[in-house]
Order: sequence, then structure tokens, then C-alpha cells
Amino acid sequence: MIELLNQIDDPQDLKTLSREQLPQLAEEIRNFIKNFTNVTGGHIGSGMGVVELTIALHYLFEFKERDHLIMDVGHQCYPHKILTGRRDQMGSIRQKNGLSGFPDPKESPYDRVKTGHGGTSLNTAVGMAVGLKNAGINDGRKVVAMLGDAGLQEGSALEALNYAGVFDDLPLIIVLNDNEHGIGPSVGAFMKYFSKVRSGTIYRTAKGNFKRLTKVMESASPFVGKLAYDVVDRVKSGIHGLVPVIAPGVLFEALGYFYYGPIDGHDLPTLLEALEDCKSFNRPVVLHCITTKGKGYSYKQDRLAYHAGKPSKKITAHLPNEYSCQGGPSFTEVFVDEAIKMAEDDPTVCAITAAMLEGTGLVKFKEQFPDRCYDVGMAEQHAVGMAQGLALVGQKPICAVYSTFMQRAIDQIFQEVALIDTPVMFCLDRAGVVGPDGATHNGVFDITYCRMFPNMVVMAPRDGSELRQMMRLAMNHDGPTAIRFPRTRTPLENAELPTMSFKIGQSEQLRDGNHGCILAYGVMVYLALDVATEIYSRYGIDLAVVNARFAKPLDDSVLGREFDRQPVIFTLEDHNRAGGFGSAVLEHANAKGYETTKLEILAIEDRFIDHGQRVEALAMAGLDVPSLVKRIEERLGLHRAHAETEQPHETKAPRPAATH
Ligand SMILES: Cc1ncc(C[n+]2csc(CCOP(=O)(O)OP(=O)(O)O)c2C)c(N)n1
Ligand SMILES: CC(=O)[C@@H](O)[C@H](O)COP(=O)(O)O
Ligand SMILES: [Mg+2]
Repeated sequence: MIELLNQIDDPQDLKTLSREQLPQLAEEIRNFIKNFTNVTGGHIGSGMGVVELTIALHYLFEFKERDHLIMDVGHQCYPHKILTGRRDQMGSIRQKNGLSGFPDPKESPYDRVKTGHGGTSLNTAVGMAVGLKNAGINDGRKVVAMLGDAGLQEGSALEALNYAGVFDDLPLIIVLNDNEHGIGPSVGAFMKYFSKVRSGTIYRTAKGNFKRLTKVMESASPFVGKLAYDVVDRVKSGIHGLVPVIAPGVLFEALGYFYYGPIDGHDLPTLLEALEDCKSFNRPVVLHCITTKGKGYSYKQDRLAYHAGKPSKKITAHLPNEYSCQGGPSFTEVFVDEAIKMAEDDPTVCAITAAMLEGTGLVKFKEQFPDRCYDVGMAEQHAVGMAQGLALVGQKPICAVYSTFMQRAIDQIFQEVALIDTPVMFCLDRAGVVGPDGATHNGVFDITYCRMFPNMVVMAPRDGSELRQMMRLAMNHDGPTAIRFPRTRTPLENAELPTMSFKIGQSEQLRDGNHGCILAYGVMVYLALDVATEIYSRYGIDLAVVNARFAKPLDDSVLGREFDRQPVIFTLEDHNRAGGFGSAVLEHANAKGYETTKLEILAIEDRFIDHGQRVEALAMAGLDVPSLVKRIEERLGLHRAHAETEQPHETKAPRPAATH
């Protein structure tokens, strides 16, 4: 039943409901989310936990034209989207041409920014609040940042907290949504601190006189106000017969914020009252809400409801494979199994990740080696810096971070790792387009940010067996290495394409031909083989296919030979063109004096690729067989009309590796 929800096409409609009706609306929104996510999958847990919070915010603020709402990560946006005119499109979320799973200003004026990475909301919100203040806009409008307990661990969030705490007047409300979870259970000292806060104090509930008291505090000097606040805080706790083991706001108050909480983030009357109070403050305030991630699902019933679920077959069943021989285990599974084997063989091998134990597969590693697996929380910069430290004392760190999230730690890759040649192995999962998460999560810049630093070895396996070998090569290499692999399944074992052993910088020729050569990187090799097969069947001409394996160092012996003998060299990668693999080949060819006009780079052009399933996102980027065949036909001057007059040529299987 969505009796109330059906009446809400805009937050203005929400404001016509009475406060007493809001709990029912919350219930309806939860049921609504459950229903559509049963089909679409997506980030269920975070949104289910902030239903009341989102209702209360839209009930009291005017986020379209007056106030501003910035959500951290943005994956908790489902209730927000439902209330801001997108209810009937929610069934299309994360699908091609459908709604994004994150806020997106292209969709609605209620979405001020496009996000997907964590720890960014406070920086933007502080900037907006300072901007409003400096523009002399002092009409009570507020900037609200909604931030999770894990998001607060990002260095950027702490930088913003540091900056804004000194302002006496700033129209900033930080809503800290503390649900004890990032993707898995939260980690670190904040987690400990918050759990002390939770267990040592009572939650505030709506109280008639509280508003009056906080107003009195506001009008007093900040110092007196703070003292009064602390006293009130303790008295209030005392009233309920509980002595706090820790003054709940001490961390934030010491930094100059008014701290309000902790409150029960599912109790609408309390939330409304608290937010009304926060609205009346004229200085930065932290509202600490305790919520349950995935509220409405039972943890035991559905582990995924705590964070995210997969789409049903209804959405994925009709999709083709990315390449014809796909079907083995995922690259992630191969990665973690090999990491475990390495750790079994060598007690100095350890693994680091940044709040992505589940996604990187390292949760399995942690079960076996709890003391050698470090989840540092959502803190990529720290993960890389810590990897350096571990390496400097003789440990062998495998630093497993998604390609896109590693972007937050590029300077650590530069200084802490590359600059002094620190032997850290980076395993960059979700490299390439990822699919449903879309542009914020596509890992299409890592070849650039890895290869631009001296000392780095940069590689990509074509299959599980190569991934295992690359990890071994990296482990034995006395310097930094980066291995990228995609969010997809490995190819099935193929007796005709056995994986050979190789050295750093050694490529592999998979198919011979003299009408051109496709130099492919990583799993794109199989797309190249499919394309070469298609070209052969249409025109009876052979393209060579080389599995480059390395973007740095490049295999000059093969490059020199192919530039010499081929009319055209195509490079193929699941990465942005600027600075990518093709770009590396172009720079190399130029330096060596090869004929660079022979080169055509097949990569993602200078644009962001939206959401859809991965195979659809690849097609959007022009990285599918039909688009690539067309590009090659154009470049080679092949004409379909000509081919149609001829019999199709018998399909030719790729030749076993001829050269290394
Ligand atoms: C920079 C960055 N690192 C990692 C992630 C992956 N990630 C998405 S949500 C999430 C946990 C967020 O936890 P929290 O901020 O507490 O919000 P909640 O999901 O609990 O509402 C993580 C680690 C990310 N989106 N961005
Ligand atoms: C919101 C977020 O950043 C993560 O939850 C991400 O969506 C995980 O992606 P995978 O599904 O590829 O692990
Ligand atoms: Mg959380």
C-alpha cells in the first residue's frame, strides 16, 4: 500500500502531510524500496536506514531553491529520489538510460552534485556554506551534509571538519548517520568512540523544553553556551538515570562544533525537533543520528540488504557475454585465491584494503590470516601510505583497492611508493567500465595514474592464469607494481590459448596476420580475437592479435616488428584514451621513430560513460564487436558491400601463441 506516497510528487506535497502521518509514509517508502530493488538490485541498505532522516529533511527544508543537501557517497539517495519526483522511475535505477544509483544534477534540481566516492560531502558543503556567508546571504538558509560513519574516516572529510570548526557563524549542518557500518562493520578508533557514545548515553527523545534551552545556549557566548550545553547534556542523561561513560559530543565540541545527539534516527518526532533546533543555530552543528543500516531487512535473512543486492535475471538474462569465451570465475575470485596461496607460502605477505573487504574478496583472506589483513576503513590515502610503511620493514603488502577509489591516493602512489621504488603490489579491481554504478565508479584512469610515475610496472592479465602469474612476478619484483583487472568473469580455460610463462615486459602473439595488428590490453584481448575472427569471416583477411600484458614497460621487440611490417596498428583498451595504453604505445613509437601515423587508438574517448550492465557500458564506449569492426573496416578501407558479394569465409580459430 502506498497510499500516502502516491500523493507525493514533490517535497511540497510532503509538507501537506501532518507530522503524525510521517511514520506511515516511512513504512510505505521502505516497502516501495523493497519492491523495486527485488528486481533492480542496488544499494538497498544505506537508503533503508535513512528513510526517516530523508523525510524529516525534506519536511523542514527547501532543497530545491533555498537550502542545499549534499549526500556523502550518494548511495543512500533512494528515499530522496522517491520524494523528489522520481518515484515512478525507480524501477529503472542503475540500468541503461534509467535513473542513476547516485545523485545526479542532470536528473533533478534537488541533486546538487554527482557523487559516488565517499568522504567528499563535507568539503562541498563547507564551500557552499562559506560561499553563502561571504555573499552576505544571511536569511537562515542552510547547507546540510549527510555523511555516514565510514565516510567520516576519509582524510578529505577530516580536512573539512578541521577547516569549518573555527567559524562562529556558518550555515552548516552535518548530519552524521551512524549505523556502525561501512559496507561491512565499521573499523578504527572512530568506530570505537561511536560505540562508546552509543552504549554510554541515552538517546535523546523529543522533549518539550529542549528547544527553549538550546536557544538560550545560542544567545549566550559560545564558551558559556558550550558549558551550558554540557551541563544540560549531563542533566538530561541523569534525568533518565544513566550516567554517560563518555560525554557524547566531546570530539566535535572540542573542534568547535555544536554537537547534538546522539538521537534515534528512526524516531520522526525526535528527528524533526532536533533538525528544527539545528536550523535555528547559526554556527556549524553536528547532528549525530543512530540508525540501522538495511532497516526493514533482517541481517540473518539477507546479508546483502546491509549494503547492496544484485539485479534479478529479468534485467540481465537477455545480455550477451562481453567476449565469446567468457565464463570462468571472476577476476576477484582468482585474485584472492592466489593472494591466500602467496600468504601461505610466505609469512611476510599481507593484504591491505580500504573499506572494501567484501568487494575485493579479501574477506576470505582475512578469515585465514586475520592478523595479516588490514582493512583501514574508507581511507585510500592511508592504505597506500601504510603499504609503504609495511614494505619498509620487510613485509610484502598487496594493496587491493578499486581502480576508481585509488584515484584518491594518487599522491601517495607518487611519493610514498614510486619515488623511492617501494615494493608495493597494487591490485586494482573494477578496472575498466563497471556497469551499474556508472561514471563515478568506472576505473578508466588507472593506466594513466600508474604509468606516469617512474619505477612503476603496469600490467593487466588476459585471464585467471595470467593474473596469478602477474601477482607472482609482482611479488618477486623489487619495486612498485600495478595489476588492473575488471569487474567480470575470466575467460573459460582454452586449450588452444594456453597461458605461457612470461617475464616483465613480455607480450604474447595470439594470432598472426598481415593486414593489421590489434595490440590489446588485459581482457580486451578476447574482444580483439572476436573482432579479428569477424573481419576474417567477412573479408577473408587476417589481423594479427597481440596480448600486450604490460603498459609499462612495453615490449619493444614486438612493437618494433609490428610497426615495421603492418599497414595499421590498433591498440585496444578498456580505459580512457588520454594517458592510457594506446597513448603509451604512441609515445613509445614516437620516441623510437616508428611510423606513428599507422597507429589508431581504440579506447574510451574523452567522455564519461554512464550506467548500464558492463556489456552495455562497453558498447556505449564503442568497445563491442560491431563498433570495433566498423572502426577497423573504416580504417582499412574495407567495404561491406564488396564483402557481401562473396561467400563468408569459414570462421577461423585463433592460433596458439606463436611468439612471446
Ligand atoms: C572513496 C571511496 N572509497 C570506497 C567506496 C566504497 N563504498 C561505498 S559505500 C561505502 C561505505 C559507506 O559507509 P558509510 O559512509 O558509513 O555510509 P552507509 O553506507 O553506512 O550509509 C564504501 C566503502 C566509495 N564509494 N568511495
Ligand atoms: C557505493 C559503492 O561505492 C560501492 O558499494 C560499490 O557500488 C561497490 O561496487 P561493486 O558492486 O562493484 O562491488
Ligand atoms: Mg555507515
